[in-house]
Amino acid sequence: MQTALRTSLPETELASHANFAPQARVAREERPVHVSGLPLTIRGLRKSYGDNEVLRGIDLHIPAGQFVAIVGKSGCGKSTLLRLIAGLEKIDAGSISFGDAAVQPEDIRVMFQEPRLLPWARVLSNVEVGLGRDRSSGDAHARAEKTLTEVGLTDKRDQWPSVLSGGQKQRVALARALVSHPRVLAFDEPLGALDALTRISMQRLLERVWRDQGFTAILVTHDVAEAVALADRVLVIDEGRIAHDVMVNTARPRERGSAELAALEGSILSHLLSAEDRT
Ligand SMILES: Nc1ncnc2c1ncn2[C@@H]1O[C@H](COP(=O)(O)OP(=O)(O)OP(=O)(O)O)[C@@H](O)[C@H]1O
Repeated sequence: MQTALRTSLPETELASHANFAPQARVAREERPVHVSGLPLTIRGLRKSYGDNEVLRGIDLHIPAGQFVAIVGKSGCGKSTLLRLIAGLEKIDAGSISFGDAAVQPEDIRVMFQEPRLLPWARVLSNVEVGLGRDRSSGDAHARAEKTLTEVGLTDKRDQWPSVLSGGQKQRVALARALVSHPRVLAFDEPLGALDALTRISMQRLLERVWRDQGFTAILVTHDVAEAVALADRVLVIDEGRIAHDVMVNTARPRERGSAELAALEGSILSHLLSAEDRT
């Protein structure tokens, strides 16, 4: 008997990706119950810096609420792609669209490797910064406090950033990104500077908030094990294009280090190494 799919993803969204085969439907039980994310469609995207042609024609559709990881060798253009999606840089050619919705600045948020907290503002105020235009609204404090609770940092609300650990600073940065309830959350190697244990605990937190809030998640990472542990789908960028588009159909919660994930990780790593060998 097939297990019912616990998701509000429209059937058309599910069907629009060839890899959403029946076994993928079973595997996606732990997906967000309420999908708030925006779909993302990229066509013919190109970006150069001077003579350096970084992105040479990216074509991609990400259904609403999907968790996508982007991997590739250093300098292949992962962060560039993320910055273009987030509207932080101008595209040279092609298009990026988010379905039919009129996108507001608060709908798309980015979390970086460095927490980028304001040192002169206490933790709660740092989270409120993420509210953007709504920062002066009457419920700003309450929203920031609720988000701090979601990331497990309620007791740090009145602290200065300087007294927090690296992992706690990243939790504040995550709360700042989440507080406006973004519909697309882009992560640029957010856990890269953390020790192994903190990293695993942050990975679990990222997966939980994604499942609870249902945003579309785009994670740039160097860590292929992290990519297959968290994502529904892993994209490998090489020579300015998407060279591989791999679905991770393993059920959630995922058992890190399982034979299934290790095999997938090995196959993605071999793609990356063959790209490295060509340089
Ligand atoms: N603002 C910029 N001006 C000039 N060149 C840039 C700029 N931003 C990125 N580049 C170049 O574009 C290429 C892609 O950079 P990008 O940071 O996107 O790569 P990446 O895949 O994220 O790398 P890494 O994994 O090392 O972080 C690199 O050659 C980089 O030097």
